[in-house]
Amino acid sequence: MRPAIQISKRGLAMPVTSPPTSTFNKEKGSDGNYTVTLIPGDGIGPEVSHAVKEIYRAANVPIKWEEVSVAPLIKNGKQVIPDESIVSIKKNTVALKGPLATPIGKGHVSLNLTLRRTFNLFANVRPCKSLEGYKTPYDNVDTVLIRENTEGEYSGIEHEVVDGVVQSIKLITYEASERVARYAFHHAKQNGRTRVTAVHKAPIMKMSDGMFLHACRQVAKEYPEIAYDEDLLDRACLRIVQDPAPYSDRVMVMPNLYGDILSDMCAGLIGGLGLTPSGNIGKDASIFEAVHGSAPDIAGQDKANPTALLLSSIMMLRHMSLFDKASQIESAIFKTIAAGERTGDLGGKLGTKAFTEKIISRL
Ligand SMILES: NC(=O)C1=CN([C@@H]2O[C@H](COP(=O)(O)OP(=O)(O)OC[C@H]3O[C@@H](n4cnc5c(N)ncnc54)[C@H](O)[C@@H]3O)[C@@H](O)[C@H]2O)C=CC1
Ligand SMILES: O=C(O)CCC(=O)C(=O)O
Repeated sequence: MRPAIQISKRGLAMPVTSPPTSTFNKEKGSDGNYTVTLIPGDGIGPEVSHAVKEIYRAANVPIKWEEVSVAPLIKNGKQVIPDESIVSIKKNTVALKGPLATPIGKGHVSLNLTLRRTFNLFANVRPCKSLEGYKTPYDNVDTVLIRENTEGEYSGIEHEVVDGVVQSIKLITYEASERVARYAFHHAKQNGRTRVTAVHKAPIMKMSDGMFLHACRQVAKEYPEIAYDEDLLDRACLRIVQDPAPYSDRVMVMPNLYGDILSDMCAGLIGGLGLTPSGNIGKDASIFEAVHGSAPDIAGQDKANPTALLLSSIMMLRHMSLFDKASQIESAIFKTIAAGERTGDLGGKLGTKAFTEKIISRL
């Protein structure tokens, strides 16, 4: 099928980028630990970050946390992230981040998006798998969603054309589309998934999503062993909630906003945002964070489920090749939940601290 639009010559002539794998090749420090940047974040962020620190201490994970804040500062009249945090992430190349709140309709720009753009974290990997021992109407969810993470609807280019008329630009480049598509195929291959599905709304957004699809189709030719297909975003939502099972063989790749929404929807199928992790992957740095936000409605009340940030940190441990520690902690979390020892979001009675203690007792 031909792309819905004519791709510019420059787009087609764009050189194929090298496989966009992010490598972690840091040495341990003289104390035997890796240094990892920790951004505790806002709202429930400090509570769930504390749970990770406690569990890591108990499991003797060889990580020393370098804790930094990304609260914005004014520099030359512009809001910027403090240099200290940028330097720390650049140096350590891995960070674990709690959620950062963004004011609605005014105030500072999203610091989450700023970090993703600053470090060119081009792929946001969001796995979502049913937990054994925690029953929901769906016990067969096993999706992996890869979201373009630097542009699209989240480019932050907005202006008022005339009074009462505003424009938000959905910026899609061939380069970023091709890069995330290649990462999706690479991820599928590495993780035994046999299909990549590009999720889009190209009948409507013919040029932007059309080019995204074109990039996916081009990259698909480099991976003949991986099947490739395409699905409309709305149809994909419908199919996943009707029967998520067919999605367990594949990776879904999509523009930024679609990935944001679809990953929350998938989280809902397995028990909510307290459970789903993510990794923001770049070439020179990667930042791991939960899919959820700062949950101001439960902040400071010992109600937050730390599982999502813990599972994000487990993605981080595997990224750092600390496989044994990853499996040890993951197994303790899953056993705790399966034993019915759960936080309130999963219908349990435990607070964040008591749940953390239960996990520690199973390490
Ligand atoms: N990556 C990030 O740092 C993200 C930040 N945000 C920001 O977070 C703030 C709050 O956003 P909301 O729309 O309220 O979304 P949210 O994800 O913070 O909360 C949505 C619902 O899920 C619940 N929830 C979330 N995480 C939970 C956990 N770990 N345990 C138990 N329940 C949990 C909350 O209590 C709330 O009812 C906003 O300022 C938003 O911009 C939102 C999404 C991602
Ligand atoms: O930056 C924010 O406040 C929200 C970001 C978000 O929902 C996400 O992209 O994960």
